[in-house]
Amino acid sequence: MDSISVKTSTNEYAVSIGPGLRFQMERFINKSYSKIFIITDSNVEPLYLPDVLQSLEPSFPVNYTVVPAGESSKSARVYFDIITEVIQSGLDRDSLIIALGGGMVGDLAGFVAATFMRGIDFIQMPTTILAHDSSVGGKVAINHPEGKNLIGSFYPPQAVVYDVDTLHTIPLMEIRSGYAEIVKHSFIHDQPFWEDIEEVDLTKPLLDDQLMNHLFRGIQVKANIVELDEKESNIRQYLNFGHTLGHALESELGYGKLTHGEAVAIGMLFAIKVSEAHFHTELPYQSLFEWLKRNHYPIALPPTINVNNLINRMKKDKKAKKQSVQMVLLRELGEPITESIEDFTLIGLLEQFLRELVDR
Ligand SMILES: NC(=O)c1ccc[n+]([C@@H]2O[C@H](COP(=O)([O-])OP(=O)(O)OC[C@H]3O[C@@H](n4cnc5c(N)ncnc54)[C@H](O)[C@@H]3O)[C@@H](O)[C@H]2O)c1
Ligand SMILES: O=C(O)C(=O)C[C@@H](O)[C@H](O)[C@H](O)COP(=O)(O)O
Ligand SMILES: [Zn+2]
Repeated sequence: MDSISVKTSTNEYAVSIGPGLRFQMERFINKSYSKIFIITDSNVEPLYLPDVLQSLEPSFPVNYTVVPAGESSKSARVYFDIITEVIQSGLDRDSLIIALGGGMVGDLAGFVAATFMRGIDFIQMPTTILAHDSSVGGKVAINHPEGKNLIGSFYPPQAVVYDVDTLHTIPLMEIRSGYAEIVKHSFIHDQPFWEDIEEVDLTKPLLDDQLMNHLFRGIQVKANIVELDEKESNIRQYLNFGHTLGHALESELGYGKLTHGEAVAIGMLFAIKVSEAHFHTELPYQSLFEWLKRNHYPIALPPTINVNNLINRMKKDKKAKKQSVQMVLLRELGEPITESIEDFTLIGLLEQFLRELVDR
């Protein structure tokens, strides 16, 4: 087992990564909790919940709830229903919540933990590649129809327990989605990381060592940034590379139509185009585009997609200031910077970008 420590000015926790960790949960729980409540989804439940229950039940009273798989469960209604179950299960301030699943479950369960009785402990047990990102850093949230993650908090977990054996069952679409966030970590970090990822062929079975290496480096990039700016006052915004358009696409198309990573992949392409225009520079747009194509990312968008709607949604992004869209751009690969982009410029670049995607 490997471990990465995340240490901010207010807290510290370990991200433990290795095979079979779901069978050893007692190692990671060092308080005598009154009760444990596991939140998982309908795909993960049959695969991994029995193992986690078996490893906890000798030592703790455990209850659980299962939400429907999919982004639409990251909603106010599902959140409220879980809070009701948590109350009825008799949880108190000495109880623990465990998020067992991908980023959807992690964000939702984390928000339940952050708000129930003004906050109780929680542990992230990520089960997707994407969740190497979502389980670290303490952003927890639910969606609003108007925008992604608009209701949320910064609420770090007590621990992240990443049993990488669970990754063997994720479907190809989710492998792609998760790799988009690894690509993001590489683009904001440095060229050698991107060059390594460029070698990956997601259409073939993943090589365990290679995946572990990429997950580890991705987590390290994220942890280093979060340690310096947990509440996103400045450099944490770089982790949002590709998300300004990505999130707008997710809410505009309807949550779940594109996976988060698919939307971020398109958002990164656009952010690179904007960077090239803004800084009069050339970035590896083409190599990213070709890698995404080779790996069957759905890059085409419906021709009916409305540029003004997307821009209005980008103005509801959490980085926006006084109705002005802020995007994370790259001066060079590995040199992110947040810039304000005028509406006029944005409309022109987005129209051109969408036209080019349709033409290709
Ligand atoms: N908090 C953060 O910092 C942060 C970072 C990135 C993304 N996110 C959020 O994370 C969410 C996306 O996370 P995700 O891509 O993990 O989606 P997800 O949790 O919806 O999981 C994707 C799919 O894979 C299934 N699944 C999960 N683990 C599995 C396994 N081991 N085997 C088989 N199937 C499995 C799920 O049931 C689901 O159908 C989005 O809501 C996004 O906004 C948050
Ligand atoms: O951790 C961060 O900070 C990120 O921006 C990571 C993103 O991958 C993630 O999707 C996050 O949930 C986006 O945050 P938001 O503040 O734009 O909702
Ligand atoms: Zn993301």
